[in-house]
Amino acid sequence: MTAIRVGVIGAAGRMGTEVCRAVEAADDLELVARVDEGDDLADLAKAGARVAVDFTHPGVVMGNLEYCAGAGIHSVVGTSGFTPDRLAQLREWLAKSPETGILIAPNFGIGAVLMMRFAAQAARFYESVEIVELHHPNKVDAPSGTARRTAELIAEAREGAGLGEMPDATVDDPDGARGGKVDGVPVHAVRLRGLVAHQEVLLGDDGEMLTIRHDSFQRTSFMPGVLLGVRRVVSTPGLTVGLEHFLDLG
Ligand SMILES: NC(=O)C1=CN([C@@H]2O[C@H](COP(=O)(O)OP(=O)(O)OC[C@H]3O[C@@H](n4cnc5c(N)ncnc54)[C@H](OP(=O)(O)O)[C@@H]3O)[C@@H](O)[C@H]2O)C=CC1
Ligand SMILES: O=C(O)C1=N[C@H](C(=O)O)C[C@H](O)C1
Repeated sequence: MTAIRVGVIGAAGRMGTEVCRAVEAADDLELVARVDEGDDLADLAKAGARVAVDFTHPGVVMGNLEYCAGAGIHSVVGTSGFTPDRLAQLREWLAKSPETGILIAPNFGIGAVLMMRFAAQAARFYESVEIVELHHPNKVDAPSGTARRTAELIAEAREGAGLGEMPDATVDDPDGARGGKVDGVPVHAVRLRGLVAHQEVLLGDDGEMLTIRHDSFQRTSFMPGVLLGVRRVVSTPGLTVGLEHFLDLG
């Protein structure tokens, strides 16, 4: 068996450090490059990387992916900040490199993927739904990519079920206490020392509430998903959005 040669972009970061450790511990993978800010992306090709794993920053990830797609290096991406326009741009780059694959995963935690799936399943049965995402205080963006994706899925499910706007009699909210709205779904972002990555989806209707909650207490929780992505992206050309496409969820 030939090991898959992997380069990590953002290797010195919180996630990058953990990914390097996980790749080094896997018998079927070989860590061949660590790329950090100021390094040359061409180091990836020089090292013969077949897959690049990106955990950097929304402001730099597109440049990294343009390079990788152009060099025929598959990418596994955890970095947040992917809008529909950005996804369209990736499809354009991949059209010129049709054998290359990119996986964009808003969350690599298997439990988080299930939480999103369960929230979408439940959404059509409830009049009201709100998302509370809770993260460490060094997180650069809000709301989280996971919360955005969850809100999108919930909005799709509500539309499919013919549900309209949620009831909310608030007319006076000068401090934004009702949170932000993503696709019509209220999202509340908490940043707190001691937290890693957590999310609750609250679904309410007459006389009842369903709470769906996921907690990543350690970044190791993302590693099985990242390694699965690396193993699968090499045989999945084109753009894949969401780790669920590489999981058999039944
Ligand atoms: N999908 C998922 O499951 C998860 C996604 N994330 C996402 O991953 C991203 C990174 O998170 P996290 O690891 O906590 O952040 P960190 O800030 O700890 O890590 C980012 C790293 O990228 C480096 N970096 C910045 N610019 C470049 C560049 N141009 N080339 C190479 N490296 C660069 C930073 O260096 P420097 O500090 O010197 O700027 C830093 O070391 C975020 O978008 C976060 O939301 C996080 C956890 C799970
Ligand atoms: O920055 C983080 O930490 C995380 N970012 C991702 C997101 O924005 O959803 C995934 C997870 O929540 C951890």
